[in-house]
Amino acid sequence: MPDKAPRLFLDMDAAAPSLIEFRDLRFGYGARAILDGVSFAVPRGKVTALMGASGGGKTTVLRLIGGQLRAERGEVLLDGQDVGRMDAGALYAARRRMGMLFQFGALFTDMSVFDNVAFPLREHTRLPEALVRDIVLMKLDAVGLRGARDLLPSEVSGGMARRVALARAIALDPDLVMYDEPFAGLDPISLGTAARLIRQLNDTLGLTSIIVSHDLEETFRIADHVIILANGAIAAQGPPDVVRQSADPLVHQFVNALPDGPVHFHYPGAAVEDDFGTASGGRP
Ligand SMILES: Nc1ncnc2c1ncn2[C@@H]1O[C@H](COP(=O)(O)OP(=O)(O)OP(=O)(O)O)[C@@H](O)[C@H]1O
Repeated sequence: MPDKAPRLFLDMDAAAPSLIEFRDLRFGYGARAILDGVSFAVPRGKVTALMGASGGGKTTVLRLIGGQLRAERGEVLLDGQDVGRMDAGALYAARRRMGMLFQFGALFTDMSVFDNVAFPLREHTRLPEALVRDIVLMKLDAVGLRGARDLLPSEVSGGMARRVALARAIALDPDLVMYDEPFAGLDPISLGTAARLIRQLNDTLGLTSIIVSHDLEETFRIADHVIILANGAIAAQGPPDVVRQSADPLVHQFVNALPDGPVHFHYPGAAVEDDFGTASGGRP
């Protein structure tokens, strides 16, 4: 007998639409295009890694999502709303849904760990101090630093400072957390801890995370979705294993960290055989 039962939940994309979507976006600083014809989606509830060669426009993508930059063409959709067309009030509300974590957490050096994490709560809400205290301790507990609440930033290690900044980034319970180079400058142990923490917070707090990182191994390990930017366009996107197998020469060079490929090691110049042995004016 044919199965007439309704088929539910087959389309996972429809069940979990993207939180962020770029549609045919173009952006340049001045006349120089940094991104051109860029389209991608950031799946809700997942960890997405944004990778690519230096200067490829990854930080620019984060600033477009945050509304600090506006596209020349195309759309940056947050839950279907174009960030680039929001008025000041809507943009302020949208930014409240985003936590940003930059490479060197930029903690306030004259404030304790506790006050650093409390800062966005005191600045953006009117919560009573007793509730602020509970939320701060909860966030510090989530990053394993409840016991460090009274220390100053100068009294914690670089890896710990990164975790304090992370607690501060999630203080207002954002939907989206964007990490720009969260692993830069960390020793392998702190790096592993930071990566696991990003993954764990994403899952336990129901966040959506975007990580810009140059650390291939650690980032591919924790990401659900990888986007590779190259030459102002998307070179590959998909699950880490699929991107790793990409036949695109640029992606192959990038994921295998090869010194030469479509991106050249040598700055363009004369051929070696033409350049050496000619100092005395003649060829040998
Ligand atoms: N404010 C600016 N004015 C002009 N050009 C800029 C500005 N900010 C960035 N750029 C240029 O835009 C390009 C993309 O920069 P972006 O910082 O987005 O790249 P990235 O992929 O994040 O690089 P990296 O991995 O090195 O951090 C670079 O060539 C950079 O020099």
